[in-house]
Parts: sequence; structure tokens; C-alpha cells
Amino acid sequence: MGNTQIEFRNVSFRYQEDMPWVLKDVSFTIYNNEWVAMIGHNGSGKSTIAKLMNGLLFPQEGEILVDGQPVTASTVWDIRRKVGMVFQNPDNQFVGTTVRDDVAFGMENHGMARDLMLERITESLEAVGMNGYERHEPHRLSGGQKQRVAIASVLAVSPQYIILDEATAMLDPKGRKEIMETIREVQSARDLSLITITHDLLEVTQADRVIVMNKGEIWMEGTPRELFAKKEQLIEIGLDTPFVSKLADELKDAGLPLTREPLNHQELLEELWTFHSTR
Ligand SMILES: Nc1ncnc2c1ncn2[C@@H]1O[C@H](COP(=O)(O)OP(=O)(O)OP(=O)(O)O)[C@@H](O)[C@H]1O
Repeated sequence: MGNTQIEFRNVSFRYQEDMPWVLKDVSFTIYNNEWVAMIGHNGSGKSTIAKLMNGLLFPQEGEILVDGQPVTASTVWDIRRKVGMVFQNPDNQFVGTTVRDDVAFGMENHGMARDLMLERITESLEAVGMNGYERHEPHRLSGGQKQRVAIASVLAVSPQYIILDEATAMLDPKGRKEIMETIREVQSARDLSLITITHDLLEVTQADRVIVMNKGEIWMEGTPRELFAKKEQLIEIGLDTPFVSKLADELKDAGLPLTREPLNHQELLEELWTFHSTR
């Protein structure tokens, strides 16, 4: 695995000296080629973590390493080439008057050669299904298309890590599903690590690993199945559980002996089928 990872070592952060700590002694690692979902109630520190990961903020205590390199004011441009970030509202991210200019902008910042830039624009728009839109105005696109272009702009710089900070929150369920499918395809084709900050529980069930934040501290780190097995504690810290998980509980209460914690409809159906065929 080498050094290809993002590592938070005992990170504490506050926005100003006279303000309370927003993050307290946070340590975790994001490994190569994995998808980590980060959840937590509003204000638990998730967006602050995202900003620390690509040097938009710096911690007062502890250390953040990207591929072994500390994130500091002097390494920040290297770090931002490796760690791409897509925010919730794409309108705030557009800088170009056309889709092509917009995708080019990040690359220009990194001083890429023109030929390589043209190649990357085509490649990254293709990866998100937006080829043919090069001359369109970003502001006139639909919400889903805007997010695709924002993702293409990040992909064009060829990062190793992509952070999506509630990047699908403004889309309808269909738009969300499509964007996540696109991202997954790109992730496996390019060996990327994905960090998604989300309130969408369906998205959380699909991640490899989940980090749960509570009041600036890591409350839990584990697989989605481990997480949703702690339903009562989750509700105590103000988080919800997926619909399938609730339905499974109701079925158990009604006397059905479900043996494992189903994470999606398919798994619940399998459980029901096993029960049915043993009767
Ligand atoms: N620029 C800022 N200046 C001062 N305080 C801030 C700033 N940005 C965030 N905070 C505070 O830091 C804390 C953590 O905020 P953060 O945005 O990281 O949480 P979050 O978990 O991403 O929340 P949400 O789910 O609402 O996006 C909150 O108490 C917030 O009010």
C-alpha cells in the first residue's frame, strides 16, 4: 500500500483562538482506492475536515499527511493536485463562461501544457457523460449536469483522492444515483480514493467504510453493517438509520427471525427468502 493515503494524526482545530475547538484530537486514515463516507449531525466538523484535507485550512494541533507529505502552506499546491474537492453548490464553483473553460481552469492553475489540457478536457467530460457540452454555459445546465461538470473539472487535474462535500445533496434521488454511479465507475477505472460527506443513508450503505463524527470527535469508524447495527446509539447522537434497516426491525418485532442486518432491499429479500424456504 506504500504511502498512498491521507492520514490525520491527532488533529485539533478551531476557527479562532477565542472560539471553542471544532475538532478535538481526530485521527484516521483514508487508504488507497477505498470509499469512505463521513456522516455526523450538523456542525459536527465534517466540512472542516474536508477543508483541512486539501489545505484550505491548517490545524493548530496535530498533523495531516497526504502520501506521506505534511499539508502545510508550502506544500498546498502539490496537495491540491492530489486531493480534489467538489462542494454542494456547483454555482459557486464555476469560473468559466463555457464548460470547456471551466474544466480548463483548474489545470491552468497547475500550469499544464495546452495539448495535455485539451486531451484531459475531452477525457474528463467523457468520464462524467458530458461530452458534447464543451461550448455550453455552465449556469444554464441542470443541477445534475452542473455537478457532473464540477466533477469533471476535478478529474481533469487527475487527483488521487476526491472529496465530495454534500455534492449530491441538491439533486433528486435519480440524479443522486446517477452521479454516484458515475463516480464509482471513475473511481474503479482510475484507482481513486473517495471521501463522501453526506446525509444520504443509501449512499452510506454503499461505502466501504464509514466515519461518524459527533461534536468534533470521531464517534465510530467501521463498515456500514457495523454502523447500522448500532441503531439505538445512532439515534441518540441525532442520526437516522436506513429505511430497510427500520423495516427489518419491524419484521423482527413481528416474529421473523432475520439473522443478519440487511443493508439494502436485495439483502432483505434474501433474508425473507431464506426464512420462507426453511418453513
Ligand atoms: N468559517 C467559520 N468560522 C467560524 N466557525 C465556523 C466556520 N465554519 C464552520 N464553523 C463552525 O465549526 C463547526 C463545524 O462546522 P462544519 O461546517 O465543519 O460542520 P459540518 O459537520 O460540516 O456541518 P453540516 O452538516 O451542517 O455541513 C460548527 O460549529 C460551525 O458553526
